[in-house]
Amino acid sequence: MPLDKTYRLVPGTTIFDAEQSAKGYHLNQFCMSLMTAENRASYLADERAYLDAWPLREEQKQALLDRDLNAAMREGGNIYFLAKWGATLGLSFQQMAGSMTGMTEQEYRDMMVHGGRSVEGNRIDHAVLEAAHADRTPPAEHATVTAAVFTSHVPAIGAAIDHGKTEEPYWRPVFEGYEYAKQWETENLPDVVFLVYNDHATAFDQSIVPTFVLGTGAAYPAADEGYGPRPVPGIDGHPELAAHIAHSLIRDDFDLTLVNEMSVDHGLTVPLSLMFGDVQAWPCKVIPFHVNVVQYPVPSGDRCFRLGRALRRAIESYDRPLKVQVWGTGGMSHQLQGPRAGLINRRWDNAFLDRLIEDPAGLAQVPHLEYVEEAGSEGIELVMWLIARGAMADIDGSGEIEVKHRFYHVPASNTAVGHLILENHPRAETPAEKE
Ligand SMILES: O=C(O)c1ccc(O)c(O)c1
Repeated sequence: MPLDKTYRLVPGTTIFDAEQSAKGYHLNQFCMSLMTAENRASYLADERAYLDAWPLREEQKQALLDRDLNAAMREGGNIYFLAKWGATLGLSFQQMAGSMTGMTEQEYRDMMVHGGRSVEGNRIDHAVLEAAHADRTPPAEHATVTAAVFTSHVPAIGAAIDHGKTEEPYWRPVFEGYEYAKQWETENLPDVVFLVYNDHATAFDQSIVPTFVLGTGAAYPAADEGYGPRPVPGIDGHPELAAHIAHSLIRDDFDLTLVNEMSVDHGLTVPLSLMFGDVQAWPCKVIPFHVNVVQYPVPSGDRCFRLGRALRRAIESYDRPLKVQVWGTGGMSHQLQGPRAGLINRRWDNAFLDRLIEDPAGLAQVPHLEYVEEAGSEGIELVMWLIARGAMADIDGSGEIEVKHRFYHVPASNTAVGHLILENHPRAETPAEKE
């Protein structure tokens, strides 16, 4: 058992973590469907038929048909979701909780009236806990961060690809800057890309404004941003690695929003097209990571940089030999609004690239105001590049980086295009250490 999941040793208790959540996703979503009177009526009219319309495992369906909440919890159900199902059957929380204890309803009620279950005799077996603490052997194999890729994600670039304009004089110099990248990717194909981007009022509108969103789902369709969805392949996620990263980052005090279902906009699909070209299927899995840079306050460069460091530890503690690239996208200088629209600052952008390579910790101290003043209101997207940079081996001293490619061009639509590939060359085969 991983040391940081010792909560599994608490007897008679199922902790609902990202792993359980993935296991019980459809079961819990089925429960949510019972929040309308109409659906409750059709469930009660024919439970089996209603359950069969959901992509549930047979064990999950049987648990509900047997009214066996312990089995439903083992199958990934969570009590607050299952309570919607219980309410549909007319059960109270007390009846539901009692049904899991092996007691009759009356016995359970009497126990509660007499002060509830005692913690005595219901604690962790401390010999087992100590054995878990003593066993600190690092995993025999682990995932590695092989490289960081940085690129703008201008939607007009996607439109130029989709409408066959890449050879036009306006676009040719932009796409030439990515020829190296496509070749490099064929030679250095990762298993997973952890893709840092910002959603542009697509999956997240003003009803919810999360700062950091980690995609823990299995698949993400390309969004319709008003011009129809881009004709690109669907994106496959990596739920297991994403769940591990969620666990590690939240334990490192980065409060993430976990999203299992969302569409992804140009912020994510344009970098994929630039790096992999016009393909029938993306050649690897993608874990989307959205950063709010639309509504202030947005996270600081320093917070992003520290998140990148924590991300590296998270990836390198995953016990499968996966090659993972971390991509930072958005930028470079651009302003899409107001009388200052069209602002481009070549000097500042190139100094940003220099410092990103040579002095990322110093660059992380640059305040928001400087991004907005020097790189335009949408230039703030560049804070996201610091997440990818923070995940590199030179930051924690475990290795070195190599600049494989650097490119800068003005303009693509309203934007300065920047692109950088940094390879990771760790010194040892051991995972990145916890600080
Ligand atoms: O330059 C542009 O047209 C443009 C539009 C939308 C974006 O999100 C962006 O980064 C650039």
